[in-house]
Amino acid sequence: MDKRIPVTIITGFLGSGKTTLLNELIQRYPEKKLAIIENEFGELGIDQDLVVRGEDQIFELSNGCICCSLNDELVDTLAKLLNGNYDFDHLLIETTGIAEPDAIAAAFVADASVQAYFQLDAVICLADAQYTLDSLAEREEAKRQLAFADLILLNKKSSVSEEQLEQTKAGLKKLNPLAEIIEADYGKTERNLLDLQAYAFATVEEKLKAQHQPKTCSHGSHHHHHHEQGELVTHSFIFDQPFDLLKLRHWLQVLLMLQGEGIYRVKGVLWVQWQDKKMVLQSVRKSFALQLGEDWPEDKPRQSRIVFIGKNLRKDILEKSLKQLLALETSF
Ligand SMILES: Nc1nc2c(ncn2[C@@H]2O[C@H](COP(=O)(O)OP(=O)(O)OP(=O)(O)O)[C@@H](O)[C@H]2O)c(=O)[nH]1
Repeated sequence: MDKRIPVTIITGFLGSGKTTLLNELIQRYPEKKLAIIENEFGELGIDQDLVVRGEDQIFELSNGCICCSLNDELVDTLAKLLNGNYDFDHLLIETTGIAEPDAIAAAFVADASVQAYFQLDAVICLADAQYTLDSLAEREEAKRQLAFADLILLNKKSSVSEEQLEQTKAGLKKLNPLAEIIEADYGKTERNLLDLQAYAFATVEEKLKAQHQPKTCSHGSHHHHHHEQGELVTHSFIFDQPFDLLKLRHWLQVLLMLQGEGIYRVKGVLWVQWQDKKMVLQSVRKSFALQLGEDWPEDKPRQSRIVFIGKNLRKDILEKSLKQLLALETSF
């Protein structure tokens, strides 16, 4: 059994209801021993006073924004949590309203020393039903937060008309087709938000499957689908050929090094040569992790599915480059 401590990152634009959700979770799960890391912008730790259970399970990171001063301060705090006499079985991290959660998630997906003890469960993003469409139009951070989320909690639903709620939902779906969207007031929902397992193998695979209706493609061995809104895009590909693991690693390293700023997230369930298990790829910004998943079923053909979410990502270039990697196309 995995004894690592699950971590939930709570993000969302200024005033969307993050602290409210935190309080709701504390009340709803009294049996959980929660440790909370609050990241506040500015010097005054105000949020700590707004959380109903003060005491010593709350840690404040206030030297600026975690996503900027990262990863040192966060990693130090995690070490302090582990080495101190704190008894906790779940870690919640509330980011500032303008933080970029991918940088925070990166520590959990890519830092081996952190991964040994903590396991990212999900990134939850609050969206204010009233203002989300406005903040999406105005603020790049708002877009990034929502585009990166595994679950979007569309909060303050009763403050808006049915029509506005639907419009907002449609906008969110376009921006992040992979995220589950749940409507709520004051962060209240039946969904077990502390056990979403968004980074678990099965979930990643299921989401990738849901993105493409499995069907045979009439125009060859791959299939792609993309969606655009502003400059944030999602490009998905399916390939019927196995990857060479070494080449793939190298390709990812170079891709993320050169274009990491623009690639927010890559998720994939891949078929690699000489391997009977599925290979799960997760990338966050410039870091990536490849892990073995379940066995491939014996009665079905193997396939690789991969999704890229980012800014100004060219589908044609990615596709060409992936095909070269699979030797479906030569570079000369
Ligand atoms: N009407 C309504 N108000 C809400 C709801 N959820 C939160 N609020 C209110 O919205 C305000 C902002 O909520 P917070 O939980 O502080 O939001 P936050 O995201 O932590 O805010 P920042 O720390 O500034 O980024 C507070 O006054 C909440 O009481 C809701 O579902 N409906």
